[in-house]
Amino acid sequence: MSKPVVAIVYHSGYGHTKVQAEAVLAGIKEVDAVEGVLISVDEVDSKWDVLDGAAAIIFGSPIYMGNVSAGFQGFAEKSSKRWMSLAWKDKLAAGFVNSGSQSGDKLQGLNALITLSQQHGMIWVGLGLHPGNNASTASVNDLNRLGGFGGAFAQSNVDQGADVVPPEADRKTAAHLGKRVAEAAVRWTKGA
Ligand SMILES: Cc1cc2nc3c(=O)[nH]c(=O)nc-3n(C[C@H](O)[C@H](O)[C@H](O)COP(=O)(O)O)c2cc1C
Repeated sequence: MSKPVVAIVYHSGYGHTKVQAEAVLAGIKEVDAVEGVLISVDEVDSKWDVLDGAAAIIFGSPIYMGNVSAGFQGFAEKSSKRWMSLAWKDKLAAGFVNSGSQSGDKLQGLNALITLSQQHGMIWVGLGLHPGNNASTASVNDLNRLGGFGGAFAQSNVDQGADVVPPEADRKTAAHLGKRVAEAAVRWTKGA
């Protein structure tokens, strides 16, 4: 029997969210019982069958003008064909966003991802971590340093390339989300 697929669909204009997506994939790959697949929105037209067959889909976008990017939203609109027949109903879903500012209105973008999943009738999996970096003894190197609950947050300084940012703490937070969704997918598909 083939392994359940955990797919990531992401947009990245300048590579930073791609790095975050790759970190999510690394977390998925820690779970042998699933197969992780990374899909850029730029190639999604040849990958709908992968998404249709996936047990879980993790959505990822940079924050552009306080919301998901047009590139991501283009994918979301194309997915309306799946919405017509509720083809993704009861798949697991999760999400991650990346912005230049510490806040950058990331939650607005994450809420767009959550709403997309709920329009499709999917089951949202949050981050499942306490916030880091919120006490005098805490550090910017903490896991979940940006304190997200609904998904994985990352922040990439706007004057640095994707080889440097988002920083390690955010990559580890992204990997945590990938692993969590992969483990949930194993439980969710047991006996299915
Ligand atoms: C058109 C545009 C709009 C942006 N709007 C925001 C914003 O509203 N908030 C923010 O914090 N960063 C904003 N940024 C910065 C990006 O979120 C940041 O550079 C991010 O790392 C880009 O990810 P990418 O390289 O995957 O495209 C914006 C960048 C662009 C190009």
